[in-house]
Amino acid sequence: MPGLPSGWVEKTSKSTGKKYYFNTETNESQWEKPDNEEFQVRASHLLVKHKGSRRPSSWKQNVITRTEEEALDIIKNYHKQITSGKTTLAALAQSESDCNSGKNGGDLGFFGPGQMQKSFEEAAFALKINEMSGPVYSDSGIHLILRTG
Ligand SMILES: O=C(N[C@H](Cc1nc2ccccc2[nH]1)C(=O)O)c1cc2ccccc2s1
Repeated sequence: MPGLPSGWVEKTSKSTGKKYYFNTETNESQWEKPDNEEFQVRASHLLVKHKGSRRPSSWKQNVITRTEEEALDIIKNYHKQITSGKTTLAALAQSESDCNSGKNGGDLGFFGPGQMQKSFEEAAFALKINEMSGPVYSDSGIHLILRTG
């Protein structure tokens, strides 16, 4: 079963017709899909929102009015500052990210498929550990993503 840890299978309850999960090795069963560490990544990100963002507001700016082009120019500048070694994604996220995760250096913790917006998830899962993405677009704005785990 894609995305299920080994030993787990998906079943349908005869009485309720609901899906549940059964571990053929331990005989345990549970309603929620078992988390699959190997299908999880840990990442930090730096977000620059723009006026078309899903929530064009952040701790930094009550109403975000920059255009998407302006946001891309800003993100490209941050990318250069990080790849040149002048600063780190964590440091820039702390002072510049339009996401509250910036307070924590942009760390989002571990996440698996289906937890983040699709474009963000696909970009994060395509990265090697310690690799940083280029500009990634989501409904929230434009991100730089650093995979950390
Ligand atoms: O969705 C969030 N914040 C949104 C911006 C945003 N949109 C995202 C889309 C994908 C990944 C992270 C993202 N952060 C907002 O403030 O409008 C999150 C904030 C935090 C804070 C701590 C840990 C996780 C998260 S996820």
